[in-house]
Amino acid sequence: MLKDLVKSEEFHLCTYVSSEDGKLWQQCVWSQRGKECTEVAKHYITVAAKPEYHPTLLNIINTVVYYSFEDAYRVLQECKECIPESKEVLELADQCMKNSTKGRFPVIVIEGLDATGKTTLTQSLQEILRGALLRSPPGCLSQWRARFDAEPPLIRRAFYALGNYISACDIARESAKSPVIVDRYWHSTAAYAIATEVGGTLESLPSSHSEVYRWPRDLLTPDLVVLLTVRPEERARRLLARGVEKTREEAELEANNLFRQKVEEAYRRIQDPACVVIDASPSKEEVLSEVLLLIQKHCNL
Ligand SMILES: Nc1ncnc2c1ncn2[C@@H]1O[C@H](COP(=O)(O)OP(=O)(O)O)[C@@H](O)[C@H]1O
Ligand SMILES: Nc1ccn([C@H]2C[C@H](O)[C@@H](COP(=O)(O)OP(=O)(O)O)O2)c(=O)n1
Repeated sequence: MLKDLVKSEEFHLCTYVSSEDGKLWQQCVWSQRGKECTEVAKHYITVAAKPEYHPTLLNIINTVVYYSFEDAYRVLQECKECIPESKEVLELADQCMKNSTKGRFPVIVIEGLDATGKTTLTQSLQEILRGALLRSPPGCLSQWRARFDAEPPLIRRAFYALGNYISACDIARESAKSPVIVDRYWHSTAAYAIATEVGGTLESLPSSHSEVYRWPRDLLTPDLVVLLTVRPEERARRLLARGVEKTREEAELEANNLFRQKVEEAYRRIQDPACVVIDASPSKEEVLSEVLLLIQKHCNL
């Protein structure tokens, strides 16, 4: 490669000289043209303070985590030509009222990794509280989920973000009539997106107070978010007992314990509303009564 460079008519070369204490470096930029080599610039280089934001943060805000209806909507709008299904998702989004207002009944969101017991718990809660059971993404988007799952994160996550706004309309409507239980919502959308985007270990996650964990201002806020956590061995046992085909992401989650930890840690860091963490490893009955106590405490039920 160097040989090719030397053969080319003109190229630039940099040389570096360090100060005695190693804190300052002098960079000389040379230009070689034919046989002539001249110094064209001189710079001083020093160690800069650690940037306020980790570089990965710039790859998260509004590229995989969206903080407003408009931002997610715009992404799918730009995909209309190459992904025709976007039009149908946008039409559904158009029908939903923005800034849906919650009714007088409590809205309780249940979050957690796959096989932590969300389906089991949400069904029991629906029966006991005589509430409505909703999920995000809502059923009306199921037919396009696989299509968007195959797209790059920018598009895939915008689909899930819009799904939350569409669910929010149903939540608003139902919470005027009865308590509402929601299986996954914005915590899932943000936590999976952040954990996928951030490479490395748990330490690479944006710090706890980072703005990536903030709740979108225009999205209906639930009264209570419960995060179900299960010991890895118990979760593996449940997945196996269930015997269903694992999604690609779930297979990845199992293979990649670190990714699983990052998703869970991102869940815990999301604020306003933060989630209340429950150990869901005990029996179904024990988990249910613990969550019912929480609901009584937080939602005056
Ligand atoms: N508390 C529990 N103790 C033991 N097994 C459970 C418990 N909660 C759920 N399960 C079982 O674990 C499996 C996964 O539960 P499920 O509710 O489908 O989880 P998710 O909806 O989070 O994927 C199911 O077979 C379910 O019967
Ligand atoms: N509200 C939601 C729900 C799911 N997601 C994304 C996050 C993950 O990529 C997957 C997890 O979905 P998965 O199929 O494992 O979940 P269920 O078993 O359907 O509950 O979906 C989301 O971004 N927002």
